[in-house]
Amino acid sequence: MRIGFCSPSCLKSCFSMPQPRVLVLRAPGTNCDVETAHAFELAGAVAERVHVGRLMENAALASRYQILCLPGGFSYGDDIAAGRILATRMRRHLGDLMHHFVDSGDNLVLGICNGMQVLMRLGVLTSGVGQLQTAGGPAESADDSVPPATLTWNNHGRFEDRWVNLAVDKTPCVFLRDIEQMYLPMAHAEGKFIARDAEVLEELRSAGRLALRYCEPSGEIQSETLPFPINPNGGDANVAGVCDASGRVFGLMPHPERHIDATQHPFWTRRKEQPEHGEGLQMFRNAVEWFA
Ligand SMILES: NC(=O)CC[C@H](N)C(=O)O
Repeated sequence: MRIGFCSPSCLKSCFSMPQPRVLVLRAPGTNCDVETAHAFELAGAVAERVHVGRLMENAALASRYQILCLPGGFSYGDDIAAGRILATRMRRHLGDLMHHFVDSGDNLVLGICNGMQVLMRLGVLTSGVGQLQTAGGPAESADDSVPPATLTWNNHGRFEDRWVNLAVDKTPCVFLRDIEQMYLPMAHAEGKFIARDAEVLEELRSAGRLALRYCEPSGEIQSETLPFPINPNGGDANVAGVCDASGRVFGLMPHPERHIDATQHPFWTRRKEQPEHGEGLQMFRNAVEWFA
């Protein structure tokens, strides 16, 4: 527990709540692991940064943790496609680890930016959608070669790094409880969410799994794909974050760990009243409170 930077209310929550343990997974090219671990600690968790190589040597390490977090960065240099190599290594070598976090009824998984890209490539954010019901038989994938949804290059083909407005839909997502809107930084090149077809999009939407969406500063979302720069990448339905059916597994492209302190807000010196914390901190608190 890091108490050096805590406010009185934060200290109170640190001492009164059980402290979940967070595994912040590092890989070559990860660059947001320190800030992400700090955000979890500020929210009252115990966070440890663990290299993927250490887990491949000893996958049983996972049983020490209740939350898996894949932080942002450029894992394996974004080679082939962002998140592809880390996802492939995890699928090949860390099946039990994913089972421990995704399939247990209590544990949580959070993927931030590059972490969301990994979760999308693993298929855990779109699991259960895009299935065909065969007569009398089990559900089959409509087309195994095409995933239900993916993240691809921003419409303008460049890395985009700035702040965005986000609105929370009615959703089972544990991390977004009691949050309606957030103002967070984004920083990605491959963040455009596209669904395979309209049915997949509708299936995700009706289950509340398109949990976080780019919106206008007022919080409104007036069209299916808002124009640039409101929607920074041109993704379907303005999607910025997706959760699984249980709400315990969540991936988002913006960076909540970069707005945990009020002074990280770009206009903080011009505000009349300072909020106690940045708008991203509640996501980490919600994760800690899940275990209370
Ligand atoms: N901030 C990040 O995690 C970057 C994600 C990824 N490397 C991209 O550019 O799309």
